[in-house]
Amino acid sequence: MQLTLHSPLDMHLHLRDGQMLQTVAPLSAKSFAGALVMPNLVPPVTTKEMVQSYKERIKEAMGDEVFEPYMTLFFRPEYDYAFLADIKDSILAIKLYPAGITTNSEDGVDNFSVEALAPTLEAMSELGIPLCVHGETNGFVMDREAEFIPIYERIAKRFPDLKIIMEHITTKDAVDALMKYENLYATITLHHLYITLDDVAGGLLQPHLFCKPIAKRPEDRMALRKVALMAHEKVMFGSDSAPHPRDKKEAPGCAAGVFTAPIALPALAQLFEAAGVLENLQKFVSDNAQNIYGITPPKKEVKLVKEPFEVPSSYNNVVPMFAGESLAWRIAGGI
Ligand SMILES: NC(=O)N[C@@H](CC(=O)O)C(=O)O
Ligand SMILES: [Zn+2]
Ligand SMILES: [Zn+2]
Repeated sequence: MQLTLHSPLDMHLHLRDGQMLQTVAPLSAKSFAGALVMPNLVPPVTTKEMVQSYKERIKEAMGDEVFEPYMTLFFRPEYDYAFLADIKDSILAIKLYPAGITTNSEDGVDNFSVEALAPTLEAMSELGIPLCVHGETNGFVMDREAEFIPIYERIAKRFPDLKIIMEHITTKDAVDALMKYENLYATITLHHLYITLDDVAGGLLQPHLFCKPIAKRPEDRMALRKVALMAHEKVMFGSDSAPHPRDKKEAPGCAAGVFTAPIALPALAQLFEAAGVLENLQKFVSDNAQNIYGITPPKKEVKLVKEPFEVPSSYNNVVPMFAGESLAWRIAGGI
């Protein structure tokens, strides 16, 4: 049995920089026709020059694979209309991180009052630049996303022409909000469709399944699966593949992030087939993102075959989800 995906897209990807970029870029290039590349480098990507030179480094690392890196800027409340009008053609979206909430987000936003954010959001709305958000407060870890929903609602109401993407949603609350506002969209990761907090910490602690936002309850996973498996037009796949070196994960103070880029499509095929909706995968991993962002990615056919895929224990010292396990699908030609 086989399945050909047309221009699969990963709409939330951390490619990092330097040696890690060299390690992970080819793995995404094998599976996807393009990706929305996150800006949380050290230092974060906050200027046109940084965006353009990062894109060059990514293209260099991708070799001759067909792959379009869609770039983002790290949101700062001081970006004005002139700055945004100048950078608009170099980026696809702007990514907002609450200060300190996750990896390399110290320079993020710490004042979510609409007046503090309005000038930049107003300019983005007028220029048609989508806003992607890591939507978590600094409250109790299981409540952070739910507590952030009122902020999403406030921004969605105040800026009805601004496209807002709730990144890596993990809760039923986020799915409910998604349905209430026409300008709210969402990415959903592979791992939040598979695991709950029980898989992370129910038995021995699993550092390679620890990420932000943390995996939630079975009823939350159920809500995510409902909209993802039907490929609801407002949701798109975003792996949030977040590589960290093994020694940063298998450590006290374990870094947050699940590494899924090389195994994402086989694991998604397995999940969609098990639910009897394999035909919906194309929409979830490509068509919806093309419609939401109004993009036409490079033509690229990625063939999956239903053959056992023994997931490597690591890719150059980065441990993937399902490391050492067997998945039912593999990418033809291997990865
Ligand atoms: N998801 C994570 O746990 N980590 C991501 C950042 C992010 O997406 O929050 C990372 O860049 O490591
Ligand atoms: Zn995030
Ligand atoms: Zn991320």
